[in-house]
Amino acid sequence: MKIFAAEQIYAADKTTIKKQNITSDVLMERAATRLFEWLHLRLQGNPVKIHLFCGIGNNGGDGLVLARQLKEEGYNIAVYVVRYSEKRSDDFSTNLERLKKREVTPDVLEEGDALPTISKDDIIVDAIFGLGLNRPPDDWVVALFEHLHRSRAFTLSVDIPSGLFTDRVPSDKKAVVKANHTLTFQVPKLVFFLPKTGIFTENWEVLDIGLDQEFLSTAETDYELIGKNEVLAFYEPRKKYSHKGTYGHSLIIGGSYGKIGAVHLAAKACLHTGSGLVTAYVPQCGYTPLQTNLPEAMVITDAAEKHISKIDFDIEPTVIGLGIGMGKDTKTVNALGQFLDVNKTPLVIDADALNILSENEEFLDKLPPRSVLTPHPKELERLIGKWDGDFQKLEMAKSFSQKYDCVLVIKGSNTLTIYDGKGYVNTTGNPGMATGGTGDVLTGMVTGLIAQGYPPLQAAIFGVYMHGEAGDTMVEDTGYQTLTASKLIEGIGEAFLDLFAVDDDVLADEE
Ligand SMILES: NC(=O)C1=CN([C@@H]2O[C@H](COP(=O)(O)OP(=O)(O)OC[C@H]3O[C@@H](n4cnc5c(N)ncnc54)[C@H](OP(=O)(O)O)[C@@H]3O)[C@@H](O)[C@H]2O)[C@@H](O)CC1
Ligand SMILES: Nc1ncnc2c1ncn2[C@@H]1O[C@H](COP(=O)(O)OP(=O)(O)O)[C@@H](O)[C@H]1O
Ligand SMILES: [K+]
Repeated sequence: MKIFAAEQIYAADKTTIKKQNITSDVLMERAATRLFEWLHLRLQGNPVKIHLFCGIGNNGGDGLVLARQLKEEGYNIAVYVVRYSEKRSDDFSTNLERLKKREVTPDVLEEGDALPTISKDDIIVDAIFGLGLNRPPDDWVVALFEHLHRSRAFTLSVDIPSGLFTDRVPSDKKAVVKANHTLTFQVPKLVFFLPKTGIFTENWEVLDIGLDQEFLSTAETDYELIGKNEVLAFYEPRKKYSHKGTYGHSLIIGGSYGKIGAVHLAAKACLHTGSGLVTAYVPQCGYTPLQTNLPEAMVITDAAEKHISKIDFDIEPTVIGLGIGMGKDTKTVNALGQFLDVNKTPLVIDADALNILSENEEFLDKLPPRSVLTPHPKELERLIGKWDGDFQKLEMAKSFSQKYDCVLVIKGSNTLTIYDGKGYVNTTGNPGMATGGTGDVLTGMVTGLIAQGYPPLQAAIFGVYMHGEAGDTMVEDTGYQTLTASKLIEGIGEAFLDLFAVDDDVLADEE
C-alpha cells in the first residue's frame, strides 16, 4: 500500500472533487460518515459521554459533522470548538451552522478558559488539528492536550493525532495528542511507523473515503507499506523437477569465541528459508558445535582458533551472509578488507562487519552493487552519522544507499528498507523480537532468499516481512517474553504457509 505525503493527499482531494463532480463539503460528509459508522458499530447506542474537540480547519469540520450524526442517532455528546485561530475553513463554517440548527451549540475554548471535566470512562474525539498543522500549537492548546491525556479517557484521533506534523518530529512530546486509536482517511501516514512519531497512536486504521482510484494507483510515492499482498507478488513457487542446486548455496561467514551461536542461528534460519545448501565459515572453535547441532549445514574453518583471520574458501557460493558474531579483531578487519578486494559474490552484511565498514570507510567502495546492509539503529548511526529526528535519518539513509548502491535495511519496530530513493515500511513483527539473536535470524533469511534467486531488494523486503510474520506467529504460543531467536526460526515455516492461507472472514463470506 502506498504511503502518500500530505501534499499528495490534498491533490487527491482536488482530483476526486473534480472527477466525481462533488463539492468539498460532500467529501467531508463522506469522510465523517465513515467515522460515524466506525463508532456506531462499536457503541451501538451506548450512552457513554463523547467529548468532541474540534479545531477551526477541515479536521475540525470532520468533527462537527461527526457530532451532528452522533446527535441524530441520540448519542450523549459534548462539542467544543478549540479556537486557536480567528480563521475558519468554509466547510467548518457550513457544518457549524448545520450543527447549530440541530440545537447543538459548541462551547468555544479559548486561551484562559476553564477546561471541561472529562471522566476516564468517557470518550474523546480529537479533531483539533489534521494535516494542515504547520507550526507548533500554542501553549494553551498544549495545556488542553495535557488535560485530555490526564483524563485517561479513550482518545480517538481523526486522521492524525493533533499536533503531529506529517514531515517532522515534534520538538515537544507534550504538544501532541496521545491517541489510543487513529482513524485515518484513505491512506496510512508515514509518521505512524517511525520510532519518534509512531508513539503518539497505539493503533491506527484506514477509512476508505472513496478518493479517486486512478490518482491513487498512478501516483508515485516515496514510501510503501509492506503487507502480505505486496510480498505475495514476489513469491516464487518451488518447482517439481528442481534439486538442491536450483536453490543456491549460501555461505555464512562470522562467529568468534563465545559468539558461534550467532552463526548457528543465521545458518539455521537460512536453511529454514529454503536455501539449497548452506555452509558456515567460522573460526575453529565453531566447528564442533555447528557440526553437532546443525547437521544440515557444512562447515569450513579458519586457520585461527577464536576469530576469523583470513577469508578464503574453495566453494562457489551464490550469496554470502557476513558479519554476525564476527568481532573486530585486527586480523578480522584485515581479512575482511582483503576479502572485499577480490569478492564478486552478492553480500548480506550485518553486525560487526557493519561496524568494521563504519570504521574503514574505504571498504564501502569495495562492496558489490546492491549489497544488503542490515543495521539496527546504533549500527546505522555508526554508518551514516548522527541525525536530528527520524526524517533526517531517512534522508541520510537514502543518500547513503544511493552513494554506495546498497539496500539499507533499518531494523526496528517497523523495519524500513531503503533503496533507490524509496522506503519500504514493514508491518509485521512485535516487541517479543527485541531479544539477542533475532537480527542474526534475519541475516540468514535474507541470505537464503537471495540464494534462491530473489533480487536483493525483494529478498530484503520479503525477508523482513517473513521474519516479522514468524515472530507474530510464534508469539501467540510463547508470549512476548519467551520469544527467543530459536523460536523465531521455528515460525518461518508457518510464515510461509500463512502467505497462502485464506483469511477466516473470506471463508465466512463464502459460507
Ligand atoms: N482527503 C482527505 O484526507 C480529507 C481530509 N479531510 C480533513 O481535512 C483535514 C485537513 O484540513 P485543513 O487543511 O483545513 O487542516 P487542519 O489541520 O484541520 O487546519 C489547521 C488550520 O489551522 C492553521 N494552523 C496550522 N497550524 C496551526 C497552529 N499551530 N496554531 C494555530 N493554527 C494553526 C492553519 O491555517 P494558517 O493559520 O496556517 O493559515 C490550518 O489551515 C484532514 O486532516 C482531514 O481531517 C476531510 O475533511 C475530507 C477529505
Ligand atoms: N519492538 C520490536 N518490534 C518488532 N520487531 C522488533 C522489535 N525489536 C526488535 N525487532 C526486530 O528484531 C531484530 C533485532 O535485530 P538486532 O538488533 O540486530 O539483534 P541481534 O543483533 O541481537 O541479532 C530486528 O529484525 C528488529 O526489526
Ligand atoms: K486530529
